[in-house]
Amino acid sequence: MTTSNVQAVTNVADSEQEGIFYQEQHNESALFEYAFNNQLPVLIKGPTGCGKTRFIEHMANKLNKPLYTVACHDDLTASDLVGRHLIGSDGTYWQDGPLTRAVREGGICYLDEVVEARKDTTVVLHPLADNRRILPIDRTGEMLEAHPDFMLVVSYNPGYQNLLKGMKPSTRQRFVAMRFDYPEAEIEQEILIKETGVEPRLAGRLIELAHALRRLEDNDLDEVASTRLLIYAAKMLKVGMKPLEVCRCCLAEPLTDDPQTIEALMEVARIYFDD
Ligand SMILES: Nc1ncnc2c1ncn2[C@@H]1O[C@H](COP(=O)(O)OP(=O)(O)OP(=O)(O)O)[C@@H](O)[C@H]1O
Repeated sequence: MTTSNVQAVTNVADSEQEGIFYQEQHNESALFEYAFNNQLPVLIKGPTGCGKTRFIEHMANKLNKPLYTVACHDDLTASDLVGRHLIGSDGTYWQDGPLTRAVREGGICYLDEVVEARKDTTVVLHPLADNRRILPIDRTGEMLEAHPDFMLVVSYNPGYQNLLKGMKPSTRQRFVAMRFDYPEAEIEQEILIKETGVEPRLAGRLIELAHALRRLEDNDLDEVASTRLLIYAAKMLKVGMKPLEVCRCCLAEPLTDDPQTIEALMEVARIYFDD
């Protein structure tokens, strides 16, 4: 397997960004900071596009720590996290994976959708996520003690979980857990305005529609429209795209392939927007 299996390894503290906008929902920043200061790992659960990644980027920036983000998938193995021997012009050499770099140098390692990763990853995560804070690297014979600034953060979407992929209690109970959800109307409106510069009146209307859609009972949707989709919609409204077209391509089509369900969603959209 090649290193391309590790997606999106970023380093926020090294980036040029001054600050990363994150609208607080409850007291999640303080909780995260307590966990970081006490060397506790954090688990964040919540639906798609509700701000989990943005929150962690914001916290890494605020704490001024490097962030190593790994988008987990069902082929991701422990070696993708820990590292592997590579062949170069001078022979083989060892290359740390993102987890090992964070453990060695100090930083936040964020495993997005951790339940997708292969089961062998739990073997390396367990001793790191409890009071031992060690990473045994079998292939080099190293027993790495985590840097004091190392923090493990994992996330998953409970809606996608199936029984086979659920987290074992022995894994879950190694983490301080936080539940995220789509923000309340006022907060979500503020996010839309700050992220897109959309006019407050239009943002308000979009939020009213989104919250009405989310309340729909008996819909055939796996998930409701996310804050991410509302941001897409706000961006399109801002540049003058017709509102109902925006609703169709941002709030209906991405959610389902079923024409009847799309029409049902559009019927609600017509209550809030004219053509
Ligand atoms: N509280 C918030 N403050 C600022 N922006 C937010 C917030 N919540 C959501 N967003 C916006 O929504 C977008 C999607 O959020 P993000 O990428 O963090 O979702 P996620 O929960 O990690 O989703 P996924 O599980 O699909 O990876 C962000 O790029 C950001 O623009």
